[in-house]
Formats: sequence, structure tokens, C-alpha cells
Amino acid sequence: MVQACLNGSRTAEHGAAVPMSPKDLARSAADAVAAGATEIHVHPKCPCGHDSLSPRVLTPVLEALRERVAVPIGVTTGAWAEPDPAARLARVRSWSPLPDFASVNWHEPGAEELAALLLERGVAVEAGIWSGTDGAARFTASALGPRVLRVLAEVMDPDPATAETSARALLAALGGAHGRPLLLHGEEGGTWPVLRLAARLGLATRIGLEDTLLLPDGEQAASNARLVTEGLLQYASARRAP
Ligand SMILES: C[C@H](N)CC(=O)CC(=O)O
Repeated sequence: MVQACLNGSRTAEHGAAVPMSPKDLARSAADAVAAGATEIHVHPKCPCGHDSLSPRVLTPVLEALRERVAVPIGVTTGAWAEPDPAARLARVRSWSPLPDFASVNWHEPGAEELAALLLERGVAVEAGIWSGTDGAARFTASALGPRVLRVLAEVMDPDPATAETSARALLAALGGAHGRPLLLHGEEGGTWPVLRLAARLGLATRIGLEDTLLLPDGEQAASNARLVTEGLLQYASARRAP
């Protein structure tokens, strides 16, 4: 399973390749799926370019994406988009239509209440566990752990020299992860080493302009589809390596 993470918290200053509007997100998602992505993770943006959990922002994104792709679509619930936990719950209560799944960053205030609400509303939960936080400890102690769709093991270490070690430490901290499937990914300079580690461990992964703007050779990536194509090649070759 390779998820395409189309835009993340990036803004227009990260370049024209990063899709921001519903129309650009839908086109980028369709190209990424044609390149082999099996799921989409997206950060709906208000016109100013910031992540938003407002239904007025989410709805046109979901509608545009669903016109172009048939794969599951997940959205962020990051606290940076709505820092007040009560307001965040209110946003999620007002969502219609609903995404297929949503990531919940387990170290953020109100994470468990948010995950419980999403489950109650029929939205699958990706438990986002960031390295360098207490997310893994909180998740392993959580009664909701067995009910999540998967664990999104997020390696926040951007250094290509140390990201793999950070990833292994994060996986160790997650232990059995309540028996839930793992999706392992890195960010920025850690993206490609962690993707190759995911392949060697037989784990799901993700790739896209949210995680890196660069191809493995350091060239600028022209699109999410280009990253997915390269990601699948890197994944297959790391899987084959002795
Ligand atoms: C740190 C990750 N870029 C955050 C992420 O991918 C999950 C989310 O949207 O909350």
C-alpha cells in the first residue's frame, strides 16, 4: 500500500507543484493514483493557503477528489489547523460529506476524544505517532488503540544520516501497536531512507510533496505522480535487496 500525501502544511511559497485548490488537488490525486498510489492523504486549505478543518473548505476538496479518484481519501486533523480541542470536535461534528479516514496526532491535546468522535461518525482513524513525542506511549496505553485503521509511524527526523535509526526507535516504542497495521514514513531529508526501510520491513508507506519536494537524486520533484513513480521503484528495489 502506497499512500500519496499531496500537500501537507506546505504553502504557495513551496512552489507551484504543490496542489492547493480543490481542482489542483483532484488533478494531482488522479495522476498519483494513475502512477500507482492506492490512497490519498490531503490537507484542505482555505484560500489564504492555511490548513483548515472547516466543512466549507473540506467539502469542495472531497467532492473534487471523489469525482476523479475511487481510492480511500484521508484528511488531516492537525491541531495547527484548529488549536482549541473543543472547536476541533465541533468542526468534525459538522463535516458532511465525510472523508474515508482521518489522521489523529496522538500527542496532541484532545486526541483520544477526537478519535472517539471520528469512530462514532464512521470515519476510520489513522493514529499519527510522531517520533520525538510521547505519542507512542499514549497510544500503547489507549483503549482506542485496537480500533484504529492503522498506525501512521511518522519519523520527524529530517537528517538522512539518522532518520533510519530514529525510525527503528519509533517502531520499538510502538511495540505490538495493538496489532494494527503500520504505515512508516519520513519527512524532508529522512523521506527516502525511511521509505526504503519500510520496504525492507514489508510495511506500508507514503510519498508525496507533503513529505519531500525532492527526488532521491536531489532534483526538484515536478509532481506528486513523479514522487509516487519513484517511490514505487525505490520500494521495489529495497525489497529485493539482500
Ligand atoms: C507531520 C505530518 N506531516 C503530519 C501528517 O501527515 C498527519 C496529519 O496530517 O496530521
